[in-house]
Amino acid sequence: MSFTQSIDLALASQVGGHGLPATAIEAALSAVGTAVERLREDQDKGTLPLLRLPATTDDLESIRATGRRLRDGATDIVILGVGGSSLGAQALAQLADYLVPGLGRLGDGPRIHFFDNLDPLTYAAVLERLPLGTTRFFAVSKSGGTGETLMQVIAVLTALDRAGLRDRAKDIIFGLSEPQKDGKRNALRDLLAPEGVSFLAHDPNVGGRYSVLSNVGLVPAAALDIDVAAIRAGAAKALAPFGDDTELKDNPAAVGAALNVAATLEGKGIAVVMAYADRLERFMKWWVQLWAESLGKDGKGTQPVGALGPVDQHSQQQLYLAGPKDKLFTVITTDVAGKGSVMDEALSKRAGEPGFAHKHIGDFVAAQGLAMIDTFAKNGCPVRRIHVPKLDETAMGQLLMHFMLETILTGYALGLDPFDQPAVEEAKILAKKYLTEGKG
Ligand SMILES: O=P(O)(O)OC[C@H]1O[C@](O)(CO)[C@@H](O)[C@@H]1O
Repeated sequence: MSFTQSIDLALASQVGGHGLPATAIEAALSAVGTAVERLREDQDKGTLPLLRLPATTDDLESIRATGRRLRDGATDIVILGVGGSSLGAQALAQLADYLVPGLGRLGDGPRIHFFDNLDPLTYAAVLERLPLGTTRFFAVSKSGGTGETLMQVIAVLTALDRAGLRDRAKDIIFGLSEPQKDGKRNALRDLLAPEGVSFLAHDPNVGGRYSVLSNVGLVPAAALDIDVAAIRAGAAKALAPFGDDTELKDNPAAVGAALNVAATLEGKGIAVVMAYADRLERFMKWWVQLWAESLGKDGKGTQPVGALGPVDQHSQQQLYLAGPKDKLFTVITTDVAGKGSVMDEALSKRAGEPGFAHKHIGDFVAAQGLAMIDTFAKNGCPVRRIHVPKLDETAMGQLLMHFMLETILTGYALGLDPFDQPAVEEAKILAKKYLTEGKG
């Protein structure tokens, strides 16, 4: 396993009255047991294509080839898309230092930019400054109809026009969307087909927020030279307990789901994941969408919160420890002890911290993660620990699959459909109406 999970400090027997009582865990495990059977059935019948992705290898060469087309000769790679069409790729890109403070540029390779949020000022300035001739745009939208992505693509075509590069659009822009359905529009394809832009197909049966292991997540990863086969192999590890007779208590995704179901039964409405690693910051953004869109329905669901350690100890810890006991915490740690700068003895003493002498910065971060976990427990806050010794492609693949499985099982156990998101349409439709009416 690329990580270990421990739930002991989530139990009332360990942390007191605000922890999860044995009765809630038992009830949750029983519901999750049924959910696991359903997932195994999905697997046997092939009704959930997501479950086939970890073992799939025959598409990897074409994924790598598209990655090379995005990268070769490029100074900049721009990924256009929102939510499930962006966040998984961002999580993976952090393995190559994307959005890691101060390390934005990957070695000598191209810069990568994800424009998932639509902000007119940012986007106009970026299109002004990007060397368009050496930039590659990858426009991703499962539905092909997301307004933000369509506007961004139209703006790119207009900018190419202005720069006299419009006839090169097919070399500069690449698309990824569902195949055109009979009689139905796919706006992104309709927009780009006349430019000669080539498209990859989004599997219609893999939802956007579950698509990170498909070409949606893996093409940008391959463009950054990330080992995409290892990501899938890691995901296979998380799925393995569903393919054999592993007991429920030894199946990490099932245990994680049971923990969340028990927290729901106990009225804990907030799920906080706090990761002690810069390279997991986007992973948490990805998880927040996964959790919120999959489980927030029928008046149910828990509020996902992503936090980063140690920095958020200095902004959120007060509430977490002394506020309402309505949260289930997950702390993700990595092996950082012994890593980073070593503290000089004389300077440590001068700073009034003799205990720093000869310690690495990583020793401090490791101690902080552990101290936070123990402090949660001492303050009666249920906490699960996930420890990832080495955050590499395999571990990331396993983490991604673990959290997707945990989410699906939680949905099944709570009687929710974890794959739809009916509530998101209303405001989208109203916004397009207001736009035509000139309101806003
Ligand atoms: O990939 P698309 O179809 O552009 O959708 C982007 C995102 O928008 C949503 O539909 C929500 O509005 C998400 O479910 C999805 O990940």
